[in-house]
This record gives sequence, structure tokens and C-alpha cells, in this order.
Amino acid sequence: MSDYKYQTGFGSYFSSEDPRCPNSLPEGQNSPQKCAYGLYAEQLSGSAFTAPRTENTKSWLYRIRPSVIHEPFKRYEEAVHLTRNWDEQHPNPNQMRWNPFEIPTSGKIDFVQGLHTVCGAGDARSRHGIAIHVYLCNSSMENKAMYNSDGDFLIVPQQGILDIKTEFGRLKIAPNQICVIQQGIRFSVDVNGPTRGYILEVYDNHFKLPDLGPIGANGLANPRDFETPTAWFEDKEVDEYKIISKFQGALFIAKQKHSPFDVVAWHGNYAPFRYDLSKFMVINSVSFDHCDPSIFTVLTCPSSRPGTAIADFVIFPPRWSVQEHTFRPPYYHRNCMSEFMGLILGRYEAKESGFLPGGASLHSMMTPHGPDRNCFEGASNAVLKAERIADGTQAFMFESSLSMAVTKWGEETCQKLDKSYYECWQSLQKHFKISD
Ligand SMILES: O=C(O)Cc1cc(O)ccc1O
Ligand SMILES: [Fe+2]
Repeated sequence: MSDYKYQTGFGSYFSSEDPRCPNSLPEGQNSPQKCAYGLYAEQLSGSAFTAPRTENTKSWLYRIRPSVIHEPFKRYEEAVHLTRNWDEQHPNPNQMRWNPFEIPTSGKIDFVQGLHTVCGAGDARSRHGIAIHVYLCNSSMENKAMYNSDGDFLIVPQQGILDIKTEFGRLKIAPNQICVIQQGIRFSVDVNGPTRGYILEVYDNHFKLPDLGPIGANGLANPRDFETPTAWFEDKEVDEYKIISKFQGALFIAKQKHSPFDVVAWHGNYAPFRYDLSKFMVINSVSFDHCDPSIFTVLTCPSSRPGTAIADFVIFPPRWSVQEHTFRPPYYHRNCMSEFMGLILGRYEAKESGFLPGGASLHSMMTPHGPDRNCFEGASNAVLKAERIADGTQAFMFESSLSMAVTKWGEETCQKLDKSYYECWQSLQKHFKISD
């Protein structure tokens, strides 16, 4: 796939000019009396002005028009399954598994219209919480851009390429790549056919790389593999350009007569990025026992409690499995965190069947889960040679310290909840014996 130009690094201080406008970035100051090329300067703040330097994020955008030129926001009614209402359903602690969510085949549905909320917790107004959505669409956003006033989006494509315009430039992601588009950043998604993926939305904080502790200075997702767009603008005037804002969980639309992708140059450390999951350097046990899945953390959105994430993005990448005298698949588990899983490609190691690409599972707080019967019997009796696991596979988990509610769409309307999921554990045998 032909691609765009990127700048590499995680959370770096970037500077970029569209090559059509050399010297468009002011030198030595942010707000010249008159900007080059007659541009307007606009700051986008990603943290409180006074946040400590390690947390302080902002960017300066030099653009054809300031963002403020738009008509008033009105309610936008076209994404009927996007919700912030966590009280639609009675709480349900059961193990949940969804068959692949259906991509619309009739009518034109774009990324915004195709947003469906599966579960979540918390409140965008108090800036604490998360939401997990899936996007199910088949058409590009035409003269339409979106931004999220509530928090950051981590987007995980499962089917179809997303060709995304942002105010910071263009980026493209295919399945097995991800991107993060932070609070406030306008973006527009072009697709090419049936398209599906998952979104983790966080309200509290931005995504960070996890600390590496004794792992050392290298490993897991390396900073140099994160890619941020380079400046690109369009000077486009139209009868109607729609700006969609997600604000306090609801969508709004404001009309304007020009493209918001008119940023000619920018500098700052608040910018979207993408990452290719195949670049993840996998660390795991080379002796015995099963490492906790935190060893596969790509990105984390920390809470103020040390080591306890609002949400971690964890993957289960292809790797060698070599542990001796060990039950190698994921262990049986009850967790004080919530585990939402999705499958991008292939098959997940703890489930022989039933968990399919484009589907999902949710194991809520303290709800028991683990390998199904076939997996348990197979792994308990397997000859423990060095083995490739999960080749051609990519499962992931959004693991959260919040207790999530499932929406009405997730539990009922989507009609994908697998009511027989619990059965995969019912035939687990009792093997207990005191003596032979
Ligand atoms: O399948 C799961 O439930 C996720 C998971 C994977 C793993 O390797 C260990 C624990 C765990 O919860
Ligand atoms: Fe688990």
C-alpha cells in the first residue's frame, strides 16, 4: 500500500512543515505578529498549562483559518448506537463472548455513523472512565471530520485499511497496526469496502509506554517504532463541511464552509501516532510458568494509583513457547480488573473455537475464566517441545481497573452475544485422585 511520510519517536517534540510552504513554522517564537503565508497560529493543549514537564503536552498549529470559524453545534443523530449510558441494562457478571460484529452491507455507513458502544464505565464530565466501541462501516467520511472532546481514541483495525486525514497530516493503518488520536484532534476516515475494528476510549489520561523495570532500556514496544504524521494541508472550500464533536458522550454537528485539514505547519508533542504490532519485541518466560499478560503491554493509560491502569492495551503476539514442566496456555483466572478481548487475526491460544476474528469477549471483575476443555486437555498432555504459538494470529486485550457495564446494543441489539459460551467449561473433568 502506498503510504505517507512519518516522523518517528514516542512523545517526541516534533516539527513539521508541508513541503509546499517552506519556512511556514515561525522561528524563535510561537505567535508572530503576522505568521508566514498569512497563516493563523492556534495552540492545542493536551494537558493543563501547568502540568509538570514530564506530563505537559501541546502543539502549535499554523493554519489557513482558525478552528473557531464554524456555525453553532447541534445534536447529531446518525450514530444511534454510540452511548454513554451505562445504566441501560441490569449489571451482568457473566462471561460474555460475541460472534463477529456485522458490517453493514446495505446503505452507506461511515466511521462516525458506524460507532457502536459495547461497554464502559465512568463519566467524561469528571474525566474518569473508559468506553469500548466497535466501528462497523463501509463508506468514507465525505466532507466530514470528527473530534473527541472527551478523551483519546486507541483504534485497532480488524478488517479494512483506515486512511485517516488529521490536522497533523495523514496516516494509514491496516489490521495489525493501531493508532492513537488524542482528545480534540480532528480526523476524517476514508475506507475501501467493508471495515471493522475496535476502539478503546480513555478519559483520564493519555496513553504512555509502560515502564520496563528490570527488562532494561529496550524491549516491548520501542519508541522509535511509533510514527507521527508530517504536516499536510488541503485548501478546500465547500458548501458544507461537517464537524462532528463527541462532547460529554453525545455527538454534535457544526457546519462550516472549508476543510479543517488546513494546517500547513505544526510543532509540539501532542500529535496522533500509529504503531505496527509486528514490531513488538516479545519478552516471556524461557524457563517455566506462564508470565502474566502485562508482559505484553503495548501502551498504558495510567491512573493515579501506582501500577494500576485505567486501561492497558495488551497483545498476544506470535512467539516461541519453550517453558518446561508448565501448563503453557493462559491459566484459570479471577481478576480484580476487567478483561475485554478482541481478535484481529487467527485464533486465540486459550480457546479452540468460538472466539473469532471481529468478535470479542468480556470477563468482568472477578468473573472466572480460562482455557476451554479442549485447550486444557491438550496442553496438560502435550509434549513440551519448543513451539511457535500464535503464528498468523493477533489477539488483544483492553484490561481496565474499572468495572464496565455492557450496553443494550452489546447485550441485545447486536444479536451477537453467544449464549452458549459458558458451555465451553462445563465438560472440564475432575481429575482429582488421592492415590492410584
Ligand atoms: O485469556 C485471558 O483471560 C487473558 C489472559 C491471558 C494470559 O496469558 C494470562 C491471563 C489472562 O487473563
Ligand atoms: Fe484473564
